[in-house]
Amino acid sequence: MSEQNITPELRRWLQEQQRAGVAPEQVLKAMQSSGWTPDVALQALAGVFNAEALAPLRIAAAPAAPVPEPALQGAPTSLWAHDREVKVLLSMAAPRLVVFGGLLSDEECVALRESAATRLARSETVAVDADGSEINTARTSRGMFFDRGETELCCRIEARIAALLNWPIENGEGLQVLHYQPGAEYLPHYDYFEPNNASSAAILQRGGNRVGTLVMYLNTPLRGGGTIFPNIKLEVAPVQGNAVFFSYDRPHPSTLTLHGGTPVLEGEKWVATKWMRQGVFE
Ligand SMILES: O=C(O)CCC(=O)C(=O)O
Ligand SMILES: [Fe+2]
Repeated sequence: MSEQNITPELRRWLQEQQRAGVAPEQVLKAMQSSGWTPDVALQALAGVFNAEALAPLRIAAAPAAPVPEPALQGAPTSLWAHDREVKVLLSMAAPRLVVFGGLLSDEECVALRESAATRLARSETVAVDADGSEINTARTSRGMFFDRGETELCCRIEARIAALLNWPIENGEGLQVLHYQPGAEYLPHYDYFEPNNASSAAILQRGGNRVGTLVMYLNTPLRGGGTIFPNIKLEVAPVQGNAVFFSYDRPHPSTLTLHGGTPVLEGEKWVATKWMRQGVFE
């Protein structure tokens, strides 16, 4: 299609779809498969469907944001990251996900657990409508945040992650440590902030949205406690020193980054999570 005009005929067709109860994403799909570009199609849809219904479609159609990414061209089996050789155990495209081996030494895992232990509190997740955060039953672990650069160990790990994922240290949040007891879990969720939620505006001021997550295992639970990705039916085994990385180039389920921590069946589970923002996180 050389020219894309929103003709009266197209408008009539859109109104028919809307009256017939066809979901806007179906209408968008139909328009795209007959050659309409997403931005013109969305413009046409905006004349007929309400803004609220179109908001998620706009996010899905937005250009991809730059994301952290390890240098895996040439399929290396390990990568040198700042001060340590890290193994590449698995890499997939959709979702963009990489499992690393030996990202942290045993000594580093022990030291992180010990320095976090005295500061643990029941984990909080972001509330949907208020502008604070609230205790959430979806997450039954206890957790704490280090400030970025808070300790020599934090600095070393942050520098290693920045080199591994080619993402500025300044764009990272401080390390978060979570402790799960038997039975504790983290139900499937997305790590990005919903741009359309009232509570997100203040959070997004500080470095923009999250675009990547690195979950590092600080111990090996006796049983259970894997990290699951329900969209692709993947479960990453929680092995001390290993880590799972995934990125999301837009805050949308199409990134397939829905994930959670399965219940710990025996023993306990410790993880450190590093979240990466689009911009500088101060
Ligand atoms: O504990 C896990 O395996 C997942 C942790 C997680 O999803 C997070 O910290 O956002
Ligand atoms: Fe998460």
